[in-house]
Amino acid sequence: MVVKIKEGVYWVGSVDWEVREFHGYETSKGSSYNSYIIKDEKNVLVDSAKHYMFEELIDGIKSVIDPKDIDYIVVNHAEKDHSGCIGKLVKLTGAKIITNEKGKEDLELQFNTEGWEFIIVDTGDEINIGKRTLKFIRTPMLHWPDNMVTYCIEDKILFSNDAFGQHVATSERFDYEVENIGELFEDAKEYFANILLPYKMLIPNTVNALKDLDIEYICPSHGVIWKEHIDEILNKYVEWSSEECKNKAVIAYSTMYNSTKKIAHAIGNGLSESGVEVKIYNISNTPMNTIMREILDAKYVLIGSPTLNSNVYPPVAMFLAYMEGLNPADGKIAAAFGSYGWMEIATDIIKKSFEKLNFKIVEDECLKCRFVPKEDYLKMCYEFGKKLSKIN
Ligand SMILES: Cc1cc2nc3c(=O)[nH]c(=O)nc-3n(C[C@H](O)[C@H](O)[C@H](O)COP(=O)(O)O)c2cc1C
Repeated sequence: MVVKIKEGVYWVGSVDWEVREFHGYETSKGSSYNSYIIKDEKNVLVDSAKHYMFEELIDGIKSVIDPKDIDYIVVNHAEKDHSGCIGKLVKLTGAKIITNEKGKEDLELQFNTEGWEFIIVDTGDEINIGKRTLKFIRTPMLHWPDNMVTYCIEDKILFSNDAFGQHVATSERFDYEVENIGELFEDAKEYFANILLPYKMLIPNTVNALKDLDIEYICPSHGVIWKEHIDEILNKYVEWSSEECKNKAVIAYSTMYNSTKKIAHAIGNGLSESGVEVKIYNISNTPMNTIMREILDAKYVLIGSPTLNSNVYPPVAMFLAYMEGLNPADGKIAAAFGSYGWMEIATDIIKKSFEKLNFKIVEDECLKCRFVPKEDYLKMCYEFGKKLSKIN
């Protein structure tokens, strides 16, 4: 497939309607691997795709240029979803690879790069390709050490790689074609919360540096191209990296026989009656990335688990590991709850995760329930929800 962005600049990506998993990110909407061709005196391919998309990528390239005429392949990021076709492409085109020192190292550690020719760039470096000049800016740890972005000065296009992406497979290529722009921002938020969040402290400076560029298009490596909402998506990245949160509670639990579920709902009712926006999820049937999207800007995080074999329930353990790695903002108000039979363990394990994340833990007698919570017990949970809403 090919879509013209500007004269001489084309999207030649591949849409992956079927993909459902990316390193723990369950993408119910699929994704795309966005590659771009810049036709000039030197022809450039910006990023590639997963290895199994090679044929599709080549078909797209062929509709604008003979692949053998590609002079440079920019590798903004060496992860295999963008570099999986590079080996075959180098063989076919003989193109030189433009990347940074870290990108070269990461390519060499993942592929047989014998015979590949590299041009190494760093922040501020420029390469003239004819009528155009490409400028490179390192964005380390967004989300790997090698990440960089490529800015085409004359066309005012930022090829941002993973930054500003979304895991969605669409037939629309530009934000202005998307009917539900609110949903697109939710997709971008989910992507941010699950891929970029661990390094949120680096984002405001990086985004502010990008704001100095005159940008007409942001072309990410996944999802839809930003054209009409450039300031909004840049500002959202700064907002999502901040400690700011909404008067919102995320209650995520798992259960074997529904006791923990009952506690979750009773606390949720107390919170929502007090004006807090409440989102309740069963961890066992909700993608972890959906829950993380909501935790991103939530003031309250409540996690519940029954005790199973002197441990936390496995789906909850998996979620805790995932959440700890993503490292949401410090200071969220947190509570651990759950049902048990004879020796309560699960809430202590959950609280250890909260401690690692610098969440403020709130305790209450209703948070550990022996077997099935009865009516008056659930009333205590409801009252706890109300009390929690007053805590700042
Ligand atoms: C296989 C199994 C193992 C269990 N292990 C423990 C345990 O080690 N400690 C404990 O206090 N309760 C244990 N329980 C009891 C449960 O924690 C208890 O039934 C609880 O109410 C279940 O909560 P739920 O309805 O939210 O699943 C176990 C239950 C099952 C079925």
